[in-house]
Amino acid sequence: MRLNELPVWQDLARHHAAIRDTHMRELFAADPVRFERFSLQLDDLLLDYSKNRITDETLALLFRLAGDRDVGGWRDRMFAGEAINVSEGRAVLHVALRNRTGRPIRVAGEDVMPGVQAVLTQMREFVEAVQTGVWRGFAGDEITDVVNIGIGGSHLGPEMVCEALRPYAHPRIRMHFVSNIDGTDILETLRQVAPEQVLFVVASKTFTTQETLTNAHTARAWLLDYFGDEAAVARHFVAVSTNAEAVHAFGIDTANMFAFWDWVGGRYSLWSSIGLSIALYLGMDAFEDLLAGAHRMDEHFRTAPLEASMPVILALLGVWYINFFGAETHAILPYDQYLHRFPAYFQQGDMESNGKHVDREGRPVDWQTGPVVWGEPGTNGQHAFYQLIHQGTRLIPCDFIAPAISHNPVGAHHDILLSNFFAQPEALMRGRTLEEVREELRGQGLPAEEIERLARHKVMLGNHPSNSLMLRRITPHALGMLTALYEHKIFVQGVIWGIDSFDQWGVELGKQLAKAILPELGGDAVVDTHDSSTNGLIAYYKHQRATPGGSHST
Ligand SMILES: O=P(O)(O)OC[C@H]1O[C@H](O)[C@H](O)[C@@H](O)[C@@H]1O
Repeated sequence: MRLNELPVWQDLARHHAAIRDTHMRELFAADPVRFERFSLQLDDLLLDYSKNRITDETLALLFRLAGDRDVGGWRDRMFAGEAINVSEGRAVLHVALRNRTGRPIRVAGEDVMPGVQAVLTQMREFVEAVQTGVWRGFAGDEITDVVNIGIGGSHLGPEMVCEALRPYAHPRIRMHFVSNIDGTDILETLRQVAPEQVLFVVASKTFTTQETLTNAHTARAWLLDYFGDEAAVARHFVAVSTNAEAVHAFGIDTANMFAFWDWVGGRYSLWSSIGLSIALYLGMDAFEDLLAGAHRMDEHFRTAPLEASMPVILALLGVWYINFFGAETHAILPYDQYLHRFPAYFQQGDMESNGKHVDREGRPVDWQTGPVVWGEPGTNGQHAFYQLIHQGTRLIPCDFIAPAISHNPVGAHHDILLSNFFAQPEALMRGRTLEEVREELRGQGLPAEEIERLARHKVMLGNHPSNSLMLRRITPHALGMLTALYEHKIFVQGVIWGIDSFDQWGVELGKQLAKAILPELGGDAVVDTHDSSTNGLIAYYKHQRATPGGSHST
């Protein structure tokens, strides 16, 4: 039966109509232990989901939905290495990369764990050689700068983790990321590094990605221009890929290649050798702690009943807002400067996974799928876009994330930060009634007509849902748990919606069209092979390019 034909779907729709107008203020007033009932702790990770527009009945229906969609079965099939990425016929096994138990995980009958372990050993040897200065550049210098050249999943994960765990960084190593095809990205980075001391990590699952290969070629030419000797490449370039042939063709010795496998999706690959940059920056022990944290969450997801499963609860709350309240977006708001790339990381993680318009069988879905994911660190966002969340016309579910202990305790900073982390969800939930506003303005001694003129602008309806996630501290282990939590949330939502969360065909058409356009950009011939808009834009480009000093006429 299709999702929206399920009786539980209809029951949820009826239940939504019944409680749509219930205010969370009332729910909190009626239940002094709402927090205890609607929060969950796993080791040091606390999830408070009590500030959601839910009752016991809501949760019971949502768990029934999860059961009817066979979330447990799909989860088990993922862990068992079945080809649940149906459109590509691939297993989905990022969980194997962080399987710290050594429990065999098989793909087509073959245990993948020995291969995973072998690459981890190869990574450790290399990372230790670089960090201790045994690995030297072509001129005999220690490596001081690592440049990760990769895009999408081969960029965002390593960057998010390196930024999040900067307090653990090796004192000698600086980390750089080059992703954009805009030449500015590579050139600005090359200006900051010395050829003798730089190590380029060319990270690409397919090793065919235009941006990455173009940036890598530019870096290679820059290095050769300096050393004038091809032999330098082997001391300054390593590759991370599933495609040994293409790595070889690029001119990188496959002895300097770190492998992974097609059952690792790009946006789930930071746990694989794509994490080499993470390990070079933070050390292999920290990288393995990160894996262990993710494994802790995997085990929770694999074994906890649905009703006590953090990823399942987050996923179902998302479904509740997206499919029944019509929420279009979801905000991720970390109250931690080091987590500043966490929203961008899960923008790819979520939107590339669940931005799908057909189900696994290729039939159009008649329900909304993945939300627009966005966010910035607090408190910056408070002074920028929170106004719309508080008083705009849209419902925007938010996840607030904060560590209890800062890596940089200085003065009152962390208490001030956390007072905001506590206050924003409270304000979103409570709001401020007309009567409360009037009273406040009366207290300020304003005249009656002034109070009436202002009061309605100051009313905040409240009833805006949020989750609060607290960690003790952002350690590699804790970050591993947190990241795996969101990954599994995305997985569960994909199962509920009946879509393939592990392909990304939607990115292909633009790539193909760019390939067709690139040769048309050579010379000054008029291009008329496209729609008038595309032709017009190309004409503008060619004209500007050909006009020294610019011109006002086209
Ligand atoms: O690692 P690569 O093969 O270079 O792929 C890099 C990225 O580009 C693709 O277009 C996909 O949209 C991403 O999922 C992928 O992570």
